[in-house]
Amino acid sequence: MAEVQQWKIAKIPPIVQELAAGVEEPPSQYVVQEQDRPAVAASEMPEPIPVVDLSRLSACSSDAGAGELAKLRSALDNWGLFLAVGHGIEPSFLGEVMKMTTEFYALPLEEKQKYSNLVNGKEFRIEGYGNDMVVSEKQILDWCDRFYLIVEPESRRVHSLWPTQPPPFRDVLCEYTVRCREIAGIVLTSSAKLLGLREDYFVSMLDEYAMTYARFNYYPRCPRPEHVLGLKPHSDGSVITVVAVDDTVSGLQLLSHGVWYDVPIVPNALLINVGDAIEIMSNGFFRSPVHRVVTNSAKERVSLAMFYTLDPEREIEPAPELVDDEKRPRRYAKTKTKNYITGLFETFARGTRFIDTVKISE
Ligand SMILES: O=C(O)CCC(=O)C(=O)O
Ligand SMILES: [Fe+2]
Repeated sequence: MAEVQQWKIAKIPPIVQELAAGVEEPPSQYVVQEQDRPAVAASEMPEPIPVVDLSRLSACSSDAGAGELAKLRSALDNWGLFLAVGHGIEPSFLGEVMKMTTEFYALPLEEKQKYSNLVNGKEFRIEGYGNDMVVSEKQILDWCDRFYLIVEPESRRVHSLWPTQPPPFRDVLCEYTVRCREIAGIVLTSSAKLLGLREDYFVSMLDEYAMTYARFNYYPRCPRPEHVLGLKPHSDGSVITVVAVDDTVSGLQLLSHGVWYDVPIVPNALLINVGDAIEIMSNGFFRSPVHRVVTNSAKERVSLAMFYTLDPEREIEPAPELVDDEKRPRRYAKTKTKNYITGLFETFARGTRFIDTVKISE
């Protein structure tokens, strides 16, 4: 059994879903500083986030494929994310995935606590159900609960943490994992092409030791949405992330040139963003987008993010093909994936970005 990182925590945060059911004002530990508060309306986008059809992307030798690849380039150059359609997952199955997420959170607290992310009730580990890792008394907490599971490789699944309720959960998650991996493969093949790398450059790194984490997010209604954040600004530590979002309520926002924009809802589309690992491997040609989630007072929201990360023992570093000592020197130091992920959780709790600690230059 591989070692599992655990952290001593400063305090045990409440489950926000329980808290939200009984308060009229968010407690002070959720209230963000004045300058970090979300505006009621986000700015209008200077240009829409591209919607990329993955079925066309895979037909890359055709004209349609070339056009779609150009859209992907524009999405990754300008935003670091895009909305994917033609991804092959039927709307009814995507509906099941969202339904089981909602149903999991609707279970009684004692049922969910069986999968707690606290070991012996006091040490934090990444996997499991719960809340923020609290590293300091002053930490501002996110208005959300989350449930992390390692879904790949299969040998790393901790079956005791896989819920037995709602009944379809395990089978649906297994199937969804297979489907999402195909999607990740298509996007990573095209991304390598855009960078002038061997087509399988990234895909071959997602080998049998590479870890995929599923994170189920639950954002309860908040009586004061303008005072809290569902999820604080961050970038993902993954190579890429595939997110299924609630298509009845928005909340995800993206930072670009200092301005926050709402990511629109496109029914049955998946949201795909590049993560820090690809920013580093691309030597900064692709940027991992900073995003956050805002809440609302009318409706709860759920999402499911699948984070594709490398073998924990593998180094993350710029592809040698994209480093040129004269024209484009190496911009990031190398870090072992497991250290990157550990560091990411610690910096996330502090509200900073781990990628800044490995940057050599802008
Ligand atoms: O809930 C969302 O839309 C995004 C979630 C997210 O950014 C994450 O889980 O890292
Ligand atoms: Fe994220």
